[in-house]
Order: sequence, then C-alpha cells, then structure tokens
Amino acid sequence: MEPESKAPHVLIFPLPAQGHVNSMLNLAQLLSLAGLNITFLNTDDNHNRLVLHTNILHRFACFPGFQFKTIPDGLPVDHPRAGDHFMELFESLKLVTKPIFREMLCSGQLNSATGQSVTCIIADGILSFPIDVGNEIGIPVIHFRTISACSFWVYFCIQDMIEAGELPIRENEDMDCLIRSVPGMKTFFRIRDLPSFCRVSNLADPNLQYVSNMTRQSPRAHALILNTFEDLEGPVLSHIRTKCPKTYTIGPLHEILKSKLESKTTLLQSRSPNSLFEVDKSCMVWLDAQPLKSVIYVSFGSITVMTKEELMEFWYGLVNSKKRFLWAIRPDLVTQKDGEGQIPLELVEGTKDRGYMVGWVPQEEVLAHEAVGGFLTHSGWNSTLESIVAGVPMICWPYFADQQTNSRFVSEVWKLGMDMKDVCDRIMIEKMVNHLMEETRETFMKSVTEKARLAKESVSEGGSSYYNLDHLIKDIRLMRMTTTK
Ligand SMILES: O=c1ccn([C@@H]2O[C@H](COP(=O)(O)OP(=O)(O)O[C@H]3O[C@H](CO)[C@@H](O)[C@H](O)[C@H]3O)[C@@H](O)[C@H]2O)c(=O)[nH]1
Ligand SMILES: C[C@H]1CC[C@@H]2C(C(=O)O)=CO[C@@H](O)[C@@H]21
Repeated sequence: MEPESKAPHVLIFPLPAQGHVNSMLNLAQLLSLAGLNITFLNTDDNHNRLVLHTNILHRFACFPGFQFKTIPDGLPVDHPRAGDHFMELFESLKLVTKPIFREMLCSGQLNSATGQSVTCIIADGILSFPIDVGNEIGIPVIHFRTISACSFWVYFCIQDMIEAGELPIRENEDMDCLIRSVPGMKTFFRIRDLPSFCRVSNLADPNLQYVSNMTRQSPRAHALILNTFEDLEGPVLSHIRTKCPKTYTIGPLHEILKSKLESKTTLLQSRSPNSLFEVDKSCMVWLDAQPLKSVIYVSFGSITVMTKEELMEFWYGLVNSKKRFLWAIRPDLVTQKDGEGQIPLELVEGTKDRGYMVGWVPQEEVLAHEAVGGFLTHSGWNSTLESIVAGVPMICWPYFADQQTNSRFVSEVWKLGMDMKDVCDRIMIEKMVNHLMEETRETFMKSVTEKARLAKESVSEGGSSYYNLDHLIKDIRLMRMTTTK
C-alpha cells in the first residue's frame, strides 16, 4: 500500500437507502483495500442505524485512511423513509443537504484525518447535485448508479419514449403492448415492464421528471460505475456507452469483495452484512434442519410496503403450496397493522410446520445455504445479483422503480425465473412456487448455474469486472495527479 498522505482521497456519498448504502460500502472497502483514502458520507439517520445493527466501525478500523462523516437528510426523525413516502427524501436532499454538502467540502470538514482534501467524489447516480458542487469547486465526480444497466437504459430513454408518443401511457392501454423506442429492447419489453415511475398519465409528474432528469445527468460525470457484469448485460451496456463512454462495470460487488478478501490477511478479511435493520440469525439454525433445496426464501427488500390483504395472499399462497418457506417480514413492511412492528399472530401460528418468519435475515448467507431452492423477491438489484451469484432461481414480484424492469430481464431475457408483476393472488402464488420448486426447476437451474459461473468468472483475475475495477482505481489515481498538480 502507498503511504496514506500520497494516496488519493475519495469521498463516497450514497443515497440513504439500504440497497445503495450496501453496494457503496462494498466499493468503499474495495478501494480501501487498494490503499486509497476514503471518506464515507452517510446521512445521520443511516449512520445511526448502521452503527446500531452492524460491526461497521470495527470492520473499517483496520484502514487508517478510512473515515465516516455524517450529514442531515433534512427529514424529521420519525419520517418513515419507506414506501410511498420514500420519494419525499429527494426534495429534502436538494433543499437541505445540498448546501450543507457544499459547505462541508469547501470548509475542509470532509478532509481526511491527515488534512488531505478530497481528490474525487463518487456520488450516487440518482443525485446530480454532487456533480454541480464538484464542478463548481473543481473536484471530478464519478456517478455510481446502483441499479441494473437495463433499468438505467430505460430511464435514459424516457425522453425518447415521450417524443415517440409511447409516454404517457394512454387510458385503457394494453399493458402487454411492446415499447419500441428503447434501443435493444424492441422485441420483448412491454409497457408493464417500464419502471413504476413511468406509469403516470401526466408527463409533469415529479417522480417521472426526477428519475429521467437525474439519469440524463450521468454523461456530465467523469465516469459511470455500474454494479453489473459484461456477460450479463453486455448488449445494453453497448447502448449506454454511446452516451457514457467511460462506464465501469465492476459487479457483482459483493462477490468481487469476497474474492479480494480471500487473498488478504485475516486482519483485513472482515466481512458482514451492511444492514440498516437488526439481523436475526436464528433462521440459519432453522435452515440447517431443512432438506436440500427444499426452502423458498421470501423477501421484499428494505423499501417495499404492502397492505395486510396482500400479505395474507402471499401467506395463503405459500402455505397452500405445501413448500417450506423462510420469510423476512420487516417490522414496517405492512402499511396497516394490528400490532406495530409485529408479525401478525395468525401467520406465526399457522406457519409452524413448514415456515419460519423473522424480521431481517443475513440474506447473502441465506441464499448460499444448501436448503434454499428458490427466492420470491421484489427484484431489487442487490437481491437479484445475490440470487444470481448463489445460483438460486427467482419468482419476481416487483414493487416499484427499477424492479419492474429487472423482473422482465430475469424472466424473459436471462430465463432465471418467473415474473409475477401486477398480480397478488394466492392461487397464482401457489402455482408459481410449485413451478419454480418442482415442475420447471431443472430449466431454471441450468440457466442460473451458468450465470453464477459467469458472475464468478467476471470477478476473478482476468475477468471483466476485475479488470474494470483495476482501471477505475488507476483512473482515480490519475485524477489526484491533475488536481494536486
Ligand atoms: O432480510 C433481509 C432483506 C434484505 N437484505 C439485504 O438488503 C439488500 C436489499 O437491496 P435490494 O435488493 O437492492 O432492495 P432495496 O433495499 O429495495 O433497494 C433499493 O435500491 C436498489 C439498488 O439501487 C434498487 O434496485 C431497489 O429497487 C431499491 O428499492 C440486499 O443486499 C439484501 O441482501 C438483508 O440482508 N436481509
Ligand atoms: C426510490 C428510488 C428512486 C430511484 C432510486 C433508484 C435508482 O434508480 O437509482 C433505485 O431504487 C430506489 O432506491 C430509488
């Protein structure tokens, strides 16, 4: 490693949400392992939750050039930061956080412990204000978009869909009609596969405008990082590179981190979930007692909310399938509750023979467990990648944002499972669970095993993500030479 004082100093700033913080922390650890100085900027709320539920401070303590800093997200302490309320975050980040961010950078509050100023900013690709601030004060900014390349590309093409008259979606439109103005997707991409923010009748809808505008800012950044790999999303990446030529694909990040750590000393080997929720590991003991590939794991990520009726449809579908299941039910998953933060009692009672429910599981470990044979997922990008690496086929029930697009690629393009979007019905759930776990199992297992192999190959020495990460690090080192003269 080079001496801390000479290494570049990278400021990493994620959107404060589980899926984003997770991949950005993995990147922070990879860059720290490469000897770069890192300041990781968390919102106060996220930082408190991370410190409460993980050993994150201990994990990074072995890197003398690493530090956490915090910034307000501008929302009241008791704001839910989930479900329909999630998008309120963006307004407060712009109004409250942006000026503080600029001030912290200009006043040296984000300098490293040894006083070194920031030489490069890696900011979440769904935020453009760090590019404005970076340009203003002369610090290069790299955008890291934590979603799939396919959904990034769809967001990028929103303007083209509007010009082609495909957006807004007309009343009574057949949702199975194909979208024709997203290059590379003309033969299989339907209206219902558009990110949820596109399902609006009014083009001035603030969420639609926001995601479209933010995505169109990425070409202004010095480079774009995507948590994906060439063998998975090569064709769509060629389209993205016509707009963002310097696109580094360095995923699956959790796997490249795992593989880099395996070659390090025990001191640096520390790896644990980057969770904003309390992890309940009791499910691992339950899994140990289940037969090989017999369990379907169910989770809807960190932001999804559902009604009690939807929850009950899932429960009946799972119970009626007669398959074993492990279900992560976050305390705030259900919008209306009988007992705040509790898994409904009737579910606990009726589940005892074949099911196990906890609030939050160590997901990577769960997916890697030999008893797990399927994943009923909301198709968040981290969950999708984790399932691919573990070789576990999926049933997709997308909730919002990029998930509608990811689930189409999982089912139709990559053939890694089934898409249940827009349906929440116990009969369909039972049928799909049985298909995945029995009838069509072999077909899905074949394709997911092959994708898992390619994912692992991409992060190994000589693989595309391995190579791209090296190049990203070289790029960051060069920036330092130009900014510090
Ligand atoms: O019980 C659980 C459930 C989840 N996880 C982890 O939490 C993360 C969840 O990430 P993701 O699957 O991406 O879902 P969200 O939390 O919903 O992520 C948000 O961020 C993602 C990345 O930008 C987007 O793809 C999603 O649509 C968006 O909702 C994953 O790493 C999981 O391993 C656990 O550790 N335990
Ligand atoms: C609430 C969502 C708005 C867009 C963000 C996102 C992205 O496109 O980068 C993915 O999922 C969510 O976390 C964010």
